Parts: sequence; C-alpha cells; structure tokens
Amino acid sequence: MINIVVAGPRGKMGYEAVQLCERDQDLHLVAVVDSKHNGRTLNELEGFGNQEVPIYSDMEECFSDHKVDVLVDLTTPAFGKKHMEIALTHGVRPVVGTTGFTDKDIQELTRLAEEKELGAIIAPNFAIGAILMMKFSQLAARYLTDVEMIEQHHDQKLDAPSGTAIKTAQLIATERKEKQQGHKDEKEDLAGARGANFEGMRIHSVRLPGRVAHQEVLFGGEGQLFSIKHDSLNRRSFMPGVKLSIEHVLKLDTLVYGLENLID
Ligand SMILES: NC(=O)c1ccc[n+]([C@@H]2O[C@H](COP(=O)([O-])OP(=O)(O)OC[C@H]3O[C@@H](n4cnc5c(N)ncnc54)[C@H](O)[C@@H]3O)[C@@H](O)[C@H]2O)c1
Ligand SMILES: O=C(O)C1=N[C@H](C(=O)O)CCC1
Repeated sequence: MINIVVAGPRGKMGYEAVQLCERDQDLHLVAVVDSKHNGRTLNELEGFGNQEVPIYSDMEECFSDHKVDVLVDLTTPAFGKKHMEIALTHGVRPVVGTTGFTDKDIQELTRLAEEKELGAIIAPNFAIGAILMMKFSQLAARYLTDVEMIEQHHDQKLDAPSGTAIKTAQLIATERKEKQQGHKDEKEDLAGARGANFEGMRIHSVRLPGRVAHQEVLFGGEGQLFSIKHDSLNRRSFMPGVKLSIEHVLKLDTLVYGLENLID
C-alpha cells in the first residue's frame, strides 16, 4: 500500500485523483489538503460518497499527523512550488500535475530533491497520448524546422501557454536551432496575433468553455504539411499517468520533469 495525500481534492483533477485512490487497491488515501473545510472529512462534502478521509488546510500539520509516501498536487500555479517544498522537507515525495513552474522553480526544486535524496515528479501532462505527441514532435522537428502550436483548453485555466505547450517547445528546441519564422518584415497589426514566441516557434492558446485539453503541433515544409494532434476528452485520461508517476517516484532520488523521461 502506498500512502497518498491529494492536494486540491475539490478541483476537477483532484477529484479524479481521489477516485483513482478509491479504485486502486495499491493506493491508500490517508488525507487531503484543501484550502477550505479544515477538520472535516471528505464524506461530509457533496460528491465524495463514504470516504472518511480527514481534510487539512495546513499541509505541514497533515504531514505531522500522518505517515505519507506521496503527495499528489493538483492545485494552482500559485501553490505548486510551495507544496513541493513542504513535501520534500517532510520526507514526502511529490507528484505534481499543477502547471505554471518557471525554469528557476524547477532548478531550485531539483536542488532540494537532491539534497533530501528524494524522488519528485513534475508532469505538465499525465496523458500517455500527450507524451507521445511531444516525443513525436521532437523527432519531427529534426526534419521539419518550421513549427507552430495550437493548444486549446477550458476557460477556467489560469496559465497560458499551457504547461504541455511549453514542454513540447522545450523538447523541440533540443532538435532545432532558434529561428525566425514567417516573413522577416512581418508586423502584428493587433498585439498577440502571431502568438507567444518560444525561440521562434509560435504558440497559440485558445480558451473556450466545452474544451478539456487539446494540442496540435503543426510543421510546414516546402509543398507539405505535417501535424500531430492530441485530445484529452475527459480528466480520467490523466489518471494512468498519475498512477505511473506514483509508482516511479518511490524509486527516484531526484526530480524528474516530464513523463517522457519515464517511458521509452
Ligand atoms: N498534468 C496534467 O496532466 C494536468 C491535467 C489537468 C490539469 N492540470 C493542472 O492541474 C492544476 C489543477 O487543475 P484543475 O483543472 O483541477 O483546476 P481546478 O481549478 O478545478 O482545481 C484546483 C483546486 O485547487 C484547490 N486549491 C487552491 N489552492 C489550494 C491550496 N493552497 N491548498 C489546497 N488546495 C488548493 C482549489 O480549491 C481547487 O479545488 C492546474 O495547474 C492545471 O493546469 C494538469
Ligand atoms: O486543464 C488544464 O489546466 C490542463 N493543464 C495542463 C497543461 O497546462 O498543459 C495539461 C492538460 C490539462
């Protein structure tokens, strides 16, 4: 049994992670961390069935009261880093799907994980299909170096571009040199029209009700187009990756950023 704490249980992803623990015999949900409802139990909240799991608003108190192996953090960009620091300081391995980490955050958290000799995972996207999209895009960029991305998410998303789009751009950047794309004299008549610029790659972020998580990576060459697309149609699509991460993080003694590092 792996003792789990989920942070953000009332959120769209946190709710699915709680249900994953309920379904999976290897995962034991010992407590949850929520910004509200301190001192109550999950079964007192609407939608949680009979899960008599204690709710804490103070993560440190939660880790003092329980023996925890893994923290699954699915909160907001404002709290992801702080929660990882608290977990590592208390000897708990974090598996974090929360997005919005900067390069500096990842460097600092890597140092902390190594100092504590603990595994940690930051996964911008837990869906296996999205990992394949990123890996295939990295390969394609070796041959087709003009790239644009369109990522689409629901309209409650706080960060843009998505963590997945940034990670895809970082992987592609390992295979192609920075280059200016489009006409050298192009000019935006409306600010933002050409999207965000990552080493010359353009990233376009769509936010609409009804969307879940979608990304298309578009490659252009002389007389040809190539595109790779992934759609998450519901949040269950992320749960096999959460389980995979929980299993892997127990065997690690450093921070891994991106599930592409865990699958061949
Ligand atoms: N890695 C992935 O595959 C993946 C997939 C979907 C979403 N995400 C990311 O996961 C995060 C959550 O997404 P969501 O769609 O579930 O968002 P959401 O807004 O539905 O849920 C976030 C939850 O976090 C809670 N929260 C905020 N601050 C907190 C704190 N200090 N302590 C405890 N709980 C706190 C909120 O109350 C809310 O219930 C986002 O950063 C999103 O980008 C990642
Ligand atoms: O719903 C979200 O928010 C998602 N965020 C991740 C990202 O930023 O890439 C992954 C997919 C869903």
